[in-house]
Amino acid sequence: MDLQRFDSYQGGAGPEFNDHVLYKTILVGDSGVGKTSLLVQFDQGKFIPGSFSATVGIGFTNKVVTVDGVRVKLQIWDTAGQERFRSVTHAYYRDAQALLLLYDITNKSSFDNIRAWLTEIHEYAQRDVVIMLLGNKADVSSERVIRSEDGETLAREYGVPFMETSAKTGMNVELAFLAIAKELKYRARQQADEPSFQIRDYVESQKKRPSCCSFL
Ligand SMILES: Nc1nc2c(ncn2[C@@H]2O[C@H](COP(=O)(O)OP(=O)(O)OP(=O)(O)O)[C@@H](O)[C@H]2O)c(=O)[nH]1
Repeated sequence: MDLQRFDSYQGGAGPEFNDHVLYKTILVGDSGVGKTSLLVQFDQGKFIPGSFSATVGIGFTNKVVTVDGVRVKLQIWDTAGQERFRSVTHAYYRDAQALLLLYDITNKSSFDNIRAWLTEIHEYAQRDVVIMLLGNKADVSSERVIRSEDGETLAREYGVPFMETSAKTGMNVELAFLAIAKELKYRARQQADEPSFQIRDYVESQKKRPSCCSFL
């Protein structure tokens, strides 16, 4: 999707925000899984249907969220899923505190590639990066090829939280970003000996499941 189309989309760096804590989050996953759409849904509360136009390069959106009464600024980097941009996006991994890794529930190869993505993440990202696995396009139940349980099993294997999302209906989109913001805020606090926050438990208790179930 062409990032330049969105008003709030800003290029370049610029994380100088004095009044808020700022956390960098990066969206990764195969081309076409819905990274840009997820970000647009979160940022603008809308879904732009139509023909798919792949992201070229990388760019970011800033979004302020309130976590337990505290304003937190998420700087969300949207990457191009296409292989030819991979070396560009690697450079951004190391600055990210959180990473949303997407696959498309209607596309088996996007799910099969998750292990390769995780290998890359472990190679290039910070060791303590917060990772969340998202099975997107949960609204397209008629074309589902990846069961929700398969996503859950994979996420459990890697010890990361998981949920299915829909950039089209907005299902779990806000929750995904808020859970990340909450985890990062609590981690920062933890250094001051505050109680820890269990992101997986939080996600499990809050997430919505698709209402239809004609899976496989
Ligand atoms: N039905 C449905 N379609 C979606 C959803 N998310 C994205 N799409 C569609 O899937 C196509 C690809 O979406 P993008 O958001 O451009 O995918 P991307 O992951 O950013 O792709 P790259 O920029 O190439 O990495 C578009 O036609 C979107 O409209 C969703 O949750 N449900």
